[in-house]
Amino acid sequence: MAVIHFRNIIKRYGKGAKTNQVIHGVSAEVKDGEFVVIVGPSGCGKSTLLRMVAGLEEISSGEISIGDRVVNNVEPAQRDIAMVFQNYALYPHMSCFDNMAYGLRIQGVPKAEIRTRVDKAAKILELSHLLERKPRELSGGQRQRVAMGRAIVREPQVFLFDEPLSNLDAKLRAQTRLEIQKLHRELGITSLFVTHDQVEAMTLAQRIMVMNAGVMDQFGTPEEVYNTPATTFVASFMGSPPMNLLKNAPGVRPGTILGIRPEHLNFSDEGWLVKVEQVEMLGAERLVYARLGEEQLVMRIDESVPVPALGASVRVAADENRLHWFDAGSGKRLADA
Ligand SMILES: Nc1ncnc2c1ncn2[C@@H]1O[C@H](COP(=O)(O)OP(=O)(O)OP(=O)(O)O)[C@@H](O)[C@H]1O
Repeated sequence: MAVIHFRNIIKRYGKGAKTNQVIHGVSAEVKDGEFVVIVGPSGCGKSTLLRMVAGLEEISSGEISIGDRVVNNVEPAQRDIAMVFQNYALYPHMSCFDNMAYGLRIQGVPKAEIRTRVDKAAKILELSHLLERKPRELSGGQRQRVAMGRAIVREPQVFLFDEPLSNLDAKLRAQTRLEIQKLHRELGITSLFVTHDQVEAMTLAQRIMVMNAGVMDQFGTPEEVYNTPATTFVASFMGSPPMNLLKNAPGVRPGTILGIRPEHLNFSDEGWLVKVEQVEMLGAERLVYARLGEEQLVMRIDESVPVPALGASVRVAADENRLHWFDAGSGKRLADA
């Protein structure tokens, strides 16, 4: 296990006039044994950040350390990390056992110890009955578990996960998410997990690093990121449907943006007069889309609350304790009153 330290990390791709800076000075400390999810939209630099920890990408400036060792110039194989990829990267002609054992054989680990370590990992991942099968004889979820098994047997200081669930269907994704959580509880190995899926980030992370165009907008617990987003970007990226961000609503001063989560708006005798434009059924709740002048509001309404007819004019009010204020220019959160 180990602390991972990012010190003012900058990454540029290309040379001379074609230089493209994609990471703009990220500093953060991942605690020993912590599970951190790096999240953000496509192209924000999250894989680049992970690949720099792995040693698969050079660091243009700044320092990354794992434990008490700066690893900028350490070969990937010497970094004591194990990485799990989106596409599993299993050897098709080898059994699951051999896939998991391969790295240990190369390291010259004695045969009996390989057996013990693979059996232990297979037990944790519920793969014991599948060890003699080839990858093609397994489901996607099972293949991903073998890929995780291969990482576990190496007993690394750090696990790196690069979108490992994105090839799985929704049900398997949810199940594998639970397995990864269990794995982390049992092994307690410092983990960095990259995803573009905010639900995955919220459910898996002890802390979430939200990346926005190469900048770390926020690094906090799921509760902090959801309840006190540091920027309008975090506010709209985390949560589905996203937070309402209003510039042109009564009570919003010029130069500021008012953020309200859909679940913090309710029908009320007082409040803004809006026109109901659309209603979406989600089972236990409904999403109501309503027009407020130039703005559209989305509300998340419990199924027990009667929903007005389409086109109806109704009044809605926000929970006053759950308002978020941002600077319209920088997008940054204004000090909470
Ligand atoms: N080898 C490369 N050469 C040049 N530019 C690159 C290279 N790899 C990535 N980039 C650029 O760096 C930026 C960040 O890419 P990165 O893959 O880290 O993003 P990401 O957030 O992981 O996105 P995705 O979810 O799509 O993988 C992108 O603009 C990308 O085009």
